[in-house]
Amino acid sequence: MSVLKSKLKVALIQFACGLPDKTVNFQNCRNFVAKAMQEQPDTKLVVLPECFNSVYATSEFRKNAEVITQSSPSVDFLSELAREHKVTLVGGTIPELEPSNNSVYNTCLIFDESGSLIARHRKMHLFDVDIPGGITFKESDTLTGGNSCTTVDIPEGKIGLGVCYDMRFPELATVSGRRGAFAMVYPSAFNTTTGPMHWHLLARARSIDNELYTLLCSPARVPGSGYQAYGHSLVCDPQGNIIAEAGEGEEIVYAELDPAAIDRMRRMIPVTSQVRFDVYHDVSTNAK
Ligand SMILES: NC(=O)CCC(=O)C(=O)O
Repeated sequence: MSVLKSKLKVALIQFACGLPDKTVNFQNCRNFVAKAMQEQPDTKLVVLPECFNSVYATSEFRKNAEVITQSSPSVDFLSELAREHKVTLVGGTIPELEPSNNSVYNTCLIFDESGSLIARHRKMHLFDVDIPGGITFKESDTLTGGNSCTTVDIPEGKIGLGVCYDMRFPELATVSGRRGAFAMVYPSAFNTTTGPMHWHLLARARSIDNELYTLLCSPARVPGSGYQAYGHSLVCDPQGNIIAEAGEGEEIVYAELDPAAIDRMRRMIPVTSQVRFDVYHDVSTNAK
């Protein structure tokens, strides 16, 4: 039995999110998802970008953060969206305020087709970089990193979650692959410095490492905005081929995931069964 139980149609919603007004982002998001469902009514998995309803900037995270309860605006919105269209919804990310320690996380919420919140992934690896002539960004100025790998069961099988910079850390995807995921899903927001360097390579690497699908969903690029998102939302198959990709502007990426593509790859080059987890202890034990 394949890790993917049946063919699965997915839609990645690359829209111009991250405007200062949350309600405008909600409305634009709602319109795009409705368009996707009209164009591809068989879609069963919808993915939104990182920071889908607020500005992606360290100065903004705390201001826009929500405590996750049934009545928080983003939970209410995403739940309703998933229920209305009867889809599994990987709801991009939002800044999440954790009242127990007053920390803010960059959090992805996942809803099933009845609108129930079935999982949350807190971005584990914070985007702290300083690239001369390129970009300087320090998420850890205001965000805290999550501490767990997230996989979630949906009707077609299991998906693994990561948020943007998380995709640079192969171990996270490997954990999900090992748990039986058929896809890694990364709500993301690369930029015009690191996007051209590594976006496609990372998607292809994660797919080939684990012989599964990789889905990257970015915001559309908004000329003149503070953070220039790379765009290029894409779906990469288990062989490392990019089978669907957006440009830089607003666009919906559609693809059909096929169990046969996973099974064929795993038969031809069986790395998922040849892998030597019995000898890699140093990876997690920090051995000298
Ligand atoms: N939002 C992010 O985590 C950006 C990550 C990124 O651009 C990268 O190069 O990694």
